[in-house]
Amino acid sequence: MGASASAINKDEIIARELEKPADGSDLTEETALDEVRRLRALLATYTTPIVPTPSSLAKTNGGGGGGGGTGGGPAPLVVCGPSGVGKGTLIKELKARWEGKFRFSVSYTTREPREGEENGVHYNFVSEEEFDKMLASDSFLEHATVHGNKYGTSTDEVFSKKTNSAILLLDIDVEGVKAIKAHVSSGKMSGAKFLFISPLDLPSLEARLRARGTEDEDNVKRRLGNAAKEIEYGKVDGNFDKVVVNDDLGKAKDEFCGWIGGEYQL
Ligand SMILES: Nc1ncnc2c1ncn2[C@@H]1O[C@H](COP(=O)(O)OP(=O)(O)OP(=O)(O)O)[C@@H](O)[C@H]1O
Repeated sequence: MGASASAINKDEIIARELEKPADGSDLTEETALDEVRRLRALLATYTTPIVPTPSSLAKTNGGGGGGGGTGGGPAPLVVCGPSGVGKGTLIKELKARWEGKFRFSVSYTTREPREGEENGVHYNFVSEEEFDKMLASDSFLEHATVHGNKYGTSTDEVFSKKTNSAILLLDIDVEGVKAIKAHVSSGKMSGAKFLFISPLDLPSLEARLRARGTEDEDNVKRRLGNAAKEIEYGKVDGNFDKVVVNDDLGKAKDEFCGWIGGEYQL
């Protein structure tokens, strides 16, 4: 923790955000001003601790450990949170506590592997061309472009018979969460449990991302710009069944594993 708010250039974040059309439509002066107001309000909260809304949390699944998932298996567990918040760290702990109980959905991505990442284990690393071919053949249940790279969850992976015994774990971004929710609403998937991991505040997320040492300066800034929007979505009542603030790692591990253990009766 401890990076100062000035470590992020607010004007740069606003300028970058304004390059993107609001709501997918062309940016007009009016929508641009709305966006500037929204971002100013967001950035004003930059150093404000992020408080989860525990009661909030509408059930988006049938509850309990059994049923509601893919092919009659347990409901998939969807874990979401900004880059660097500690998703991988907490998921590793979960797998260690309940060996063999979870099956990790290996996403496809066009990003370069980080040191130590294995193809087929951490991600399926594919070229832009391969990704686009999969997209064209409707192979993805959800996909998104995040931080300039494409990510997707293959439909086969989620609906595979193998998910019957193990709990399928999806580590996906906010756009992916929205897509999965749409599949649950439409009945394509019969249920999922949604968990959001939040940092205490943006400076501590920034410090963590920098300390990990995997991103260059541009990437750190891009990830922090996205994080503000993701956290905004994560805090909305009912968007997630559970929010875990990953500040003290030991406490976060216990809360993360404790909630999941309770939900799936492990
Ligand atoms: N509570 C914590 N306190 C301090 N450091 C932490 C904590 N949780 C995780 N970390 C460290 O923060 C860094 C980011 O964690 P991790 O790689 O698990 O994040 P992530 O959410 O999976 O990121 P990405 O989405 O970019 O893959 C790692 O170096 C990890 O060791």
